[in-house]
Amino acid sequence: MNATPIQTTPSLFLRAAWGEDTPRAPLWLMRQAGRYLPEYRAIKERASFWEMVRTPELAAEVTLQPLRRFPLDAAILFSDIMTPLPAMGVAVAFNPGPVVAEPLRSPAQIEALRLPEAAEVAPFVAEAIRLVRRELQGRETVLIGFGGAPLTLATYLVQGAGSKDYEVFRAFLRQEPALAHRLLEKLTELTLRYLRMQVEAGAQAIQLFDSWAGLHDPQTYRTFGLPYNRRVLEGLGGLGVPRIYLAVGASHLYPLIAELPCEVVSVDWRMSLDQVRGFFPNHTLQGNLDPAVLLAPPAVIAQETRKVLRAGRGGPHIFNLGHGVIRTTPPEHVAHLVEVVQQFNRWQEESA
Ligand SMILES: Cc1c2[nH]c(c1CCC(=O)O)Cc1[nH]c(c(CCC(=O)O)c1C)Cc1[nH]c(c(CCC(=O)O)c1C)Cc1[nH]c(c(C)c1CCC(=O)O)C2
Repeated sequence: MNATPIQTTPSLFLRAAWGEDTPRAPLWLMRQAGRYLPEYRAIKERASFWEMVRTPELAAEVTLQPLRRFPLDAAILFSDIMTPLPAMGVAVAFNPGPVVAEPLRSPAQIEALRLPEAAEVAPFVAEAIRLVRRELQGRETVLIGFGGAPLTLATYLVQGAGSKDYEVFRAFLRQEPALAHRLLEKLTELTLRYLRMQVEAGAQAIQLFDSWAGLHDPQTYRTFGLPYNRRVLEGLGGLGVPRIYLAVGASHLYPLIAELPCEVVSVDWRMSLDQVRGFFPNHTLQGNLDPAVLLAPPAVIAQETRKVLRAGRGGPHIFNLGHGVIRTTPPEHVAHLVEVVQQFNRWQEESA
């Protein structure tokens, strides 16, 4: 028999995500699982990145590793934004970032992309989600599922690998707009199927990673980013899970991002949260400590973290970094950060 867990008060994370100004900011960290943790590196020694992602027991284990060290308010599924793409017929390798050996640039390649049924996209992800939820049963810790935004997935598929400026992709959007839209259409449908599947399997929030949206000027983002993000996020509406949207280096796009149907906007470190708040009066803000601060000594971490917490006080706030944990971060520094956030009362008077 399947025991139904007793529903207690919704978790601090979910309260903040749905717009409540909570007394303490819930926290989790992008890339909280990964190479800065020795226990991650130990698994990585015997399994490739794809093996870790495709073996539900390993993916679940790595997802839970940071939670054994730190009292975080959310787990993020260990996977990658590229995970659903092989089901379309694209070969993806990791070295350590994604590599697409045959970048998609011709009509024939884009027409050949398959659109698999939800159950066929990544069944191992559904199983990993179920395993993590089982482990978290009875705890307030929420499991966040995620996917890549169509524009960011297309960036890797067309460029072929990580790059400083992604100039091949930026030229492609202007040279082959119809082909770009055809690709984005397919990626939108795939992403929607994939993310709905994650919610059905037990993901309690969804983050859409549009990591490379900031490469583009507002008009290009309005044409190739915004409409597809809107479709993905709208398609996740009504499922009972809060939707988080992240773009990096994208402050110039905030007036457009404010049009997206989501509850939470994740903010990088380039602007302070009190400056960003004006763009998003009806959203929860997530962020935004510069991940590089975690390389500095504990006293600096405490000081900078409190700055972020104070700047976040004008409305609902989920504490996070402005981008992922850097590989050389000492785990003790993360422990210190978590302590500072947990001790900060957002409702109390200013304390130095
Ligand atoms: C752009 C992007 C990718 N993947 C992802 C994004 C969006 C987030 C962002 O903007 O950083 C998303 C992602 N990738 C990974 C996670 C795991 C969950 C978590 O945040 O803890 C998440 C949420 C694991 C990973 N994905 C990857 C690793 C490193 C693999 C290794 O151990 O060698 C991990 C832990 C590989 C990967 N995959 C990608 C890159 C650029 C890299 C190399 C990054 C690096 O060197 O850290 C593409």
